[in-house]
Amino acid sequence: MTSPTLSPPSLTADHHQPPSVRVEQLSLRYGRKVAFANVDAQFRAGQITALIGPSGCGKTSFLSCLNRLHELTPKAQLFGQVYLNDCDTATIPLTPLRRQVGMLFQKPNPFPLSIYRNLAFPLKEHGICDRTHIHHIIETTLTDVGLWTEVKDRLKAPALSLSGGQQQRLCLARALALKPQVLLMDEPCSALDPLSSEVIEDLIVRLKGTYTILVVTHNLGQASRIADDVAFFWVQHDVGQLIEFGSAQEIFTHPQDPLTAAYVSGRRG
Ligand SMILES: Nc1ncnc2c1ncn2[C@@H]1O[C@H](COP(=O)(O)OP(=O)(O)OP(=O)(O)O)[C@@H](O)[C@H]1O
Repeated sequence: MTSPTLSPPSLTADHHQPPSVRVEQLSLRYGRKVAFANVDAQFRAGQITALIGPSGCGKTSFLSCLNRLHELTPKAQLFGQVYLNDCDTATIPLTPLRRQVGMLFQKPNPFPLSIYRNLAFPLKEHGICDRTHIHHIIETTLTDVGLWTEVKDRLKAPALSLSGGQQQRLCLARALALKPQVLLMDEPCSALDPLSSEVIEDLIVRLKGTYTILVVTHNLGQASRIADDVAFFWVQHDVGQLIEFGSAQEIFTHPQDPLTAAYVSGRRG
């Protein structure tokens, strides 16, 4: 019996236990604009947390603070602390931090290079230069995202010649190749057709346990299908706020805050 394309054999990283992610009194401003303020939360190790809420409530900005991607925006100012387990991320040099905390964006963003070099390039940047080792990682991660059989005969083809869904799986493989412990995903399915979206969603669920995953999604159905925990953001007085945090079960069936109840029932937002 042949194994289905979407039964990846490993999806394992070289670490035993991914860290929890904790933020304390976290706020971000862009000049005078406060994107979100005073967020306290703990994202459980190895679990999937969905970040939900209406447009502009600070979800993407929040995600960007966790691997200090916000530092690429010159006027962004961060207040408060982010911890991986008990390690303050402000004390971790950027290169190892970004290696430890990988990111997948809304729109697939492969480099304008071959499929092979999309994975080989970041590995070399992070000091992995042995060709056999690189090839092994590439084959393993492409297998893990169900792409190896589709591309193994065209590894030198441009990554941009792949379909949108394949490009997103390549980007996920690129993130996994660096053996992160935390994965941040910003609406990873929203630019994809329903079938490709289902493939990515399925992969996210398979990554659970091995990685601590935070995923921004506007798709409440998706959040309820894949998330263990849910963080609900809302804009109050023009500032993003974390209104409620709880298990997906609690948030979708017994939300405590009337705003959460209105949002998850589709009455607001
Ligand atoms: N570089 C920036 N400079 C100034 N303001 C910004 C910048 N990036 C985001 N903002 C503002 O910060 C607030 C939060 O934006 P953010 O993109 O984080 O929200 P979001 O919840 O992810 O929205 P969406 O769901 O539409 O992606 C918004 O008011 C936005 O206009």
